[in-house]
Amino acid sequence: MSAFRREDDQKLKFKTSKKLKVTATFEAMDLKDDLLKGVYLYGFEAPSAIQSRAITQIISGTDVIAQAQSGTGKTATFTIGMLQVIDLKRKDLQALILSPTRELATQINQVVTNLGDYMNVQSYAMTGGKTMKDDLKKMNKSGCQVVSGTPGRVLDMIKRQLISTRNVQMLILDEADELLGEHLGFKQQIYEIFAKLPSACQVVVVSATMSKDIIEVTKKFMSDPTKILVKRDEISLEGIKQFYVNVSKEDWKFDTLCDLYDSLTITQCVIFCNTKKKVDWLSQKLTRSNFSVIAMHGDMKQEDRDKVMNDFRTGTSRVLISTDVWARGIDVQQVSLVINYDLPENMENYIHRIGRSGRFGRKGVSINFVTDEDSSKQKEIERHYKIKIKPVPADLSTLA
Ligand SMILES: Nc1ncnc2c1ncn2[C@@H]1O[C@H](COP(=O)(O)OP(=O)(O)OP(=O)(O)O)[C@@H](O)[C@H]1O
Repeated sequence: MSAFRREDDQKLKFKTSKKLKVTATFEAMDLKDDLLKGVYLYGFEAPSAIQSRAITQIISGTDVIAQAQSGTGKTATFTIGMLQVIDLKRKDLQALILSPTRELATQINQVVTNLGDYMNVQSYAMTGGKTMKDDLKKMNKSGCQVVSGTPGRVLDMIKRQLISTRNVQMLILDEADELLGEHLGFKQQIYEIFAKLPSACQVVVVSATMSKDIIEVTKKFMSDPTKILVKRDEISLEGIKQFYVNVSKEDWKFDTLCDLYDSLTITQCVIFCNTKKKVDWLSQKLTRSNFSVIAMHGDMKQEDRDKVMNDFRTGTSRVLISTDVWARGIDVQQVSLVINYDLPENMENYIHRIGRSGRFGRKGVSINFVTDEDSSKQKEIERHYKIKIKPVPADLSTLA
């Protein structure tokens, strides 16, 4: 029996489509001048492996399934492809990007806005927990060409006819396996949204992890997709050194964390717990012991979540405790250490969690707190991903 809640056939996944073109530079992608300018001024010099394979495919108009490791630039992949395809002379909604958390949808919107800076793209984040009064006013005046949102809010906006899907020509699902999985309830919402899109709408699905089941689901709304799988990249997870500490019992985790605290603050660190309650408990306990930490989970008010994100992104706070709401997609380049205070409950989120560090080839370190009970779970992770997780060395400061 698997120690994980959802067993998943990670081994099968899929094979990359044959004769895939690789475009080694952004210039060679024939991008619009203003887009190319946006790409360079954003600081990108050369495309990553997924970018050099998937961007031109997206531009060619075929449906695309793209899988590549965390932090290798998948957001820019679909954003550049999408910005090349939409017609900026028109002000109507042409591209819809869906992702599982409010923070991720907001971050993607920021990337669209930054890369599209010289194109004057009109892009909006539509997420739960916020009113959109000001945005709606602006949308009515300047138009809305791109929406990046969470499925529930986007569906609501469509049903209330606040956005029109009549001319949407591209649907992008980021963290697609999470969106199309059974456990979060997004799948039905996505189907409903999809039913409201023009039949010729191009679909692009993206994730660092993809399972056989998810590939099956995509058949329902994708036609003959080009499949791109980048297994190993020069900027891959191999940059993340993975360790564990044997804490024997749950009760010993806290003291272990306190012992590590000085190493956590060398750059920035994310600590994952499996429940919101535990996030609250741990942050209160650390704060009472005079450690400076911030915490975020899905039951917090949106304005508090926004403040935490801001403090963490600006580096005002260096240690963040969170649930899996933070596991996927969030990009804070300074994060160099991830601690699994609890081992994740599903196999995929191990990869996503540790991928919060080591962004785009930076160095990263992950440390699992492993109780005696957890040791089979960790072994399963090692077997599944064919990795070796080593005992943590005495001097962590040499690693970061
Ligand atoms: N070609 C590039 N050159 C330099 N930096 C890049 C390039 N492409 C992306 N980046 C940077 O790499 C970081 C990671 O990118 P991104 O968030 O898109 O990764 P991802 O593959 O979507 O990761 P995840 O699986 O965690 O969602 C970002 O800070 C982004 O700005």
